[in-house]
Amino acid sequence: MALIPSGLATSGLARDPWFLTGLAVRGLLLAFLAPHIQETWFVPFLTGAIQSPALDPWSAFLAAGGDSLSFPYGPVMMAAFLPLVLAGWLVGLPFGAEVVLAGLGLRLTLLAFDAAGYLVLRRMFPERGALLTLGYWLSPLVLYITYWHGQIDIVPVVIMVAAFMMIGEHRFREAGLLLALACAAKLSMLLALPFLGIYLWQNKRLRSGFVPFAGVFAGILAVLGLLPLLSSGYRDMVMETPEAAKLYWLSLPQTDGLVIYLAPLAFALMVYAMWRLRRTNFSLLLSMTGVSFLIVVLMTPASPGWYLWALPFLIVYQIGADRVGWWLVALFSAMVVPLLALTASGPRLPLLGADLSLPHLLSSHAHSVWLTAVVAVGCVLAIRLFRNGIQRNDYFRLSRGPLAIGIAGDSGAGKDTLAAALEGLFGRHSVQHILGDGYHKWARGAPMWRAVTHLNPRANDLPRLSEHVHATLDGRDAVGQIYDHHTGRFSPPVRLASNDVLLISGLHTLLPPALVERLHVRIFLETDEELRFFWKMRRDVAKRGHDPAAVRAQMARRKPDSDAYIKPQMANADLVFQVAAVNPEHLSRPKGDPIPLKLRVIVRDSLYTERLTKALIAICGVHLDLDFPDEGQTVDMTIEGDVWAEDIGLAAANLVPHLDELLDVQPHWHSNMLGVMQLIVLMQIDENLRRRVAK
Ligand SMILES: Nc1ncnc2c1ncn2[C@@H]1O[C@H](COP(=O)(O)OP(=O)(O)OP(=O)(O)O)[C@@H](O)[C@H]1O
Ligand SMILES: O=C(CO)[C@H](O)[C@H](O)COP(=O)(O)O
Repeated sequence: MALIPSGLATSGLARDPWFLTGLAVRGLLLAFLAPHIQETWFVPFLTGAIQSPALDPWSAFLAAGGDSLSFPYGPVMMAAFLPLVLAGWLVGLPFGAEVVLAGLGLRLTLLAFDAAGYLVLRRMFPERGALLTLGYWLSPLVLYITYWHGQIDIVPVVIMVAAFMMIGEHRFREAGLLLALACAAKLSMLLALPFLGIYLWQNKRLRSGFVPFAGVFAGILAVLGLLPLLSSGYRDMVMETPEAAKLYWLSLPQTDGLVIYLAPLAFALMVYAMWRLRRTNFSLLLSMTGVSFLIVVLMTPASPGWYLWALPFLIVYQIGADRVGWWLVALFSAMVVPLLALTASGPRLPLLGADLSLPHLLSSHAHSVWLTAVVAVGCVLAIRLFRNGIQRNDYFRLSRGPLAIGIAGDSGAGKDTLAAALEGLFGRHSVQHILGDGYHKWARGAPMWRAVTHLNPRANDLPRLSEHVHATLDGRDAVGQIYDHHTGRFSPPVRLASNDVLLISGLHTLLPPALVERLHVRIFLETDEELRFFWKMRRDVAKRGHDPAAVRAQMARRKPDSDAYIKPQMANADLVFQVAAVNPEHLSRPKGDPIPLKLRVIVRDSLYTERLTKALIAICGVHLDLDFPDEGQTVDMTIEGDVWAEDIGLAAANLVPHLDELLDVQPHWHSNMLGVMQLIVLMQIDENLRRRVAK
């Protein structure tokens, strides 16, 4: 069926005993059990629609004396069930077994959606296939609700989960379509909408997906959700059901007969919490949606089907949780089944003519105690889900403030080139780049430049630079200025808005302690002097309009300050990059010819170098020399070779797969040494953030 995602590794399932067990149990249940609610409500409505086809099946059903409680679902639910119910009806007709086989068709549809749900989850978490088989495919709650009690909520729930999968795959239109279909199947799925909307809106890297998602969602729902409202039968059967009123069941009495509805209030607070988190990752989106569904279920006299709404999110938590988390979800499922089974209707066993509905064995007091225990475990789960989501999100410090990366080095060392390459990874929309040149104290030609060079810290307003970095890191805007290298003057004041990633590049970025201590990653470029001279000369003459002799003289004059103020910053760096020409003779090649580069990287006290070197050799095919100058504390690597941008992207996907939440939807990877530098900076970000969180 259409919902089953293509490209799934399903081949192993045919030999998986747990999967086959789950399938066999389902097969037996659906073949031999005929749940009461299906026989009393769903099958009569669907077969009625088959026998007397009408544009408005709800009104037609009521006019024919049907029970208004029969099918409180929208057109998508009908469309989902009709093909197999119709097939069963037609096959059974010659034998007088049309109603029985229509019921079987309904249950086969449930099986198809149930299996699709399992496959969707496997596609979302491919590395957790075995756990999903235990957590989802063998879940007593799924089996009880869908095949014993016979509720059909699995259909909208699976379509909704598929919408989440599409969001995770950045297929925003498809996500909008699926969520609209889920809502048109069962309106309660609308509860997921605010979380998906906020997630897309708050993440700048995904914001471009907001409009396609919302547009398709609104368009499809307008047609499928609003058109049926013209039918009075639909309004009676779907919109004004006693089910919907359950949302308002728990309330706080006020004066004059007014009440405060607690479940909607709690839900609204969850939406607000999601909004306040500023930036969320996919894992947190799933947690927050799951907690919200769970709250609604726990704060209402929920029908059995409602428990399915929260279940996929609980299972997602379960497969990633520790032992306690795993067993808590299992305990919750196991406790809910008897709670529901002792009150809700069950199935008939037509072969033996037996009714398997369980009698009300418990006194209402005992039942209430059991319900309280279920709510207690549910609350613990909601708290754990929330905490777990926040912690995973907080790993990147995404919700607390921007990620700050500082780059220092001499003029022409390649700071802005590296900053631009990093901006290409995170996406322009997520980056604020603060350039140190904007903090020179004087414009070109000012008399003070005869006394000091630009490399002297006193010639730069470093306290102001630090202040601006502090402000933007704390989420406040700053007002700075840009140094125009053509005119030698400063721009009018410009707003430096806080953003998800702050790149600070300049001659003195790693000098002021107040600035250095706020940086998450510190990089120093110690470009080979010959290459730096070559780069600077080429750029200053071609792009900045300087005279070659003046550039040469300026570099010679700055040398003492470079030694005194620039090079010492290396001591504050996590990473030192030293780029050089593979062959210095290439520097005298004709203009424009690419110059093969080699990269020396000095990394201090890092845990990732072994994984990095393996990936660089195996995936990128570089030549690599390693040295450990101080018994392992520092790693000194020299890397040479041609590297494709695609291979850098592949290596990053292997080495820091979870960092993709920090990167642009389509990050721009560079080839050769600039690409290798991008990769190493990402690994350093990963390591430094891990260590900060661990503290
Ligand atoms: N990794 C690299 N690969 C190829 N060319 C580079 C690289 N880094 C820098 N360059 C070249 O060197 C020139 C100077 O680099 P860039 O402007 O980034 O240096 P900078 O350190 O920001 O200099 P300044 O502080 O003077 O502004 C660039 O115009 C570019 O041509
Ligand atoms: O060194 C620099 C870059 O980091 C200075 O910004 C630059 O040299 C400014 O002076 P001028 O425009 O007169 O060359």
